[in-house]
Amino acid sequence: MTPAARIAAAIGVLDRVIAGQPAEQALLQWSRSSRFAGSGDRAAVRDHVFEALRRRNSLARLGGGGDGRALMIGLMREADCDPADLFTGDGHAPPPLSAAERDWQATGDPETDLPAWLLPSWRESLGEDADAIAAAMGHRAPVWLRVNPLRGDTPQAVAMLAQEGIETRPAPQLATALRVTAGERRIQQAAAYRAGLVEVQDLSPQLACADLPLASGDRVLDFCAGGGGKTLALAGIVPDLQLVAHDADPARMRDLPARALRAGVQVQVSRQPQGPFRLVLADVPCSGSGTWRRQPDARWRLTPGLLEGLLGAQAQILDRCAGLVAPGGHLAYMTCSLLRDENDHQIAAFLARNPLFSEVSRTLWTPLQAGDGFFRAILRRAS
Ligand SMILES: C[S@@+](CC[C@H](N)C(=O)[O-])C[C@H]1O[C@@H](n2cnc3c(N)ncnc32)[C@H](O)[C@@H]1O
Repeated sequence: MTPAARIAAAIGVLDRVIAGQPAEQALLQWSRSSRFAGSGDRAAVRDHVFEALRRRNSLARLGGGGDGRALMIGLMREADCDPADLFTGDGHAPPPLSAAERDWQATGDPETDLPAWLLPSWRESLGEDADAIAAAMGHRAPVWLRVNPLRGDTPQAVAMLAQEGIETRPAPQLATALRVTAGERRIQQAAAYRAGLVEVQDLSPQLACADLPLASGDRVLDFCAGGGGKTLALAGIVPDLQLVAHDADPARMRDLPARALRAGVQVQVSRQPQGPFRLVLADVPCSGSGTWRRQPDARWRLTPGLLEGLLGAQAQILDRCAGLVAPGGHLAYMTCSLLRDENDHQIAAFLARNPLFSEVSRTLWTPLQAGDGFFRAILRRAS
């Protein structure tokens, strides 16, 4: 495909996303109906779509409208390219610019690339860092790997990955975290990945798992296990944990047995976990606002009603988990959100409802520190 045809394809996908379709679904639909597109074309169209969604308000201002075509015109102007060079109507290129599109001049200040209804809560949550973090959400997130100590060490992982053209740099904050600097599209075919020596996991959840109050042999419940990212991370940190994984939607744990096998980890999957556990981890469903660099359409799909529903579910999960913690044990609450309603306010309300628990620590990681936005509160149940 020519660069112009890729832009035309991105416009079509963006229009479907703007109409409400999740970006991954819209890309898949385009890809299935475009058998002629090679892997380079698919990657380029995906990049255009994600770039445009990350900076949707800014690009709408530069492009003079909110549809896919205006966003792509804005993206070109932002890169100091003249859209008329590619909007020619030739072959599969988008139709030529109208006079209004050509003469459009952006006015006013650049906008924040977040939904307007969320701005007050974003600012209340992040204070003086709010604008810098919003700006960081306009850029692509780095890819991070977690080295699995059950399968080898960091120098081994770095060397194995390098042999297949995947360049990495260890994180200064954590010896088992590697930032991918080249070759990220090859990770899932790499021998180190297939052997369970590395897993894809952002830096912030790795940091959040690294120093949980755990001792060898502890019985641990991952109550919202999903694909098991946190379960597998814990197994690599403290030896001989008795790990139990649960999820309200067991289909979300479909890949867990295969991933655990690859990683050399034993996990019991349970539909009805029975306490007590020394540690219960509640990695709850949330707005995902800390991961909006990776899932840039999610910020535009979140509504006040959806957020309200999530807050209710989080409180219910916390209360359910509280009853599964052993006396003297811990409850670790995690979200990949930056919003205080889902984080500090949720914990304050839980502590008010559950006087048996006290706070041990609270940490918020933000993209200003390299990883995704991520929150963790560690709570202790009285002995
Ligand atoms: C943030 S995701 C978990 C990600 C996972 N821990 C990981 O590291 O890959 C939240 C999970 O909570 C699950 N969930 C939603 N409501 C739940 C509930 N009431 N009880 C238990 N799990 C729930 C969802 O199905 C989803 O898999």
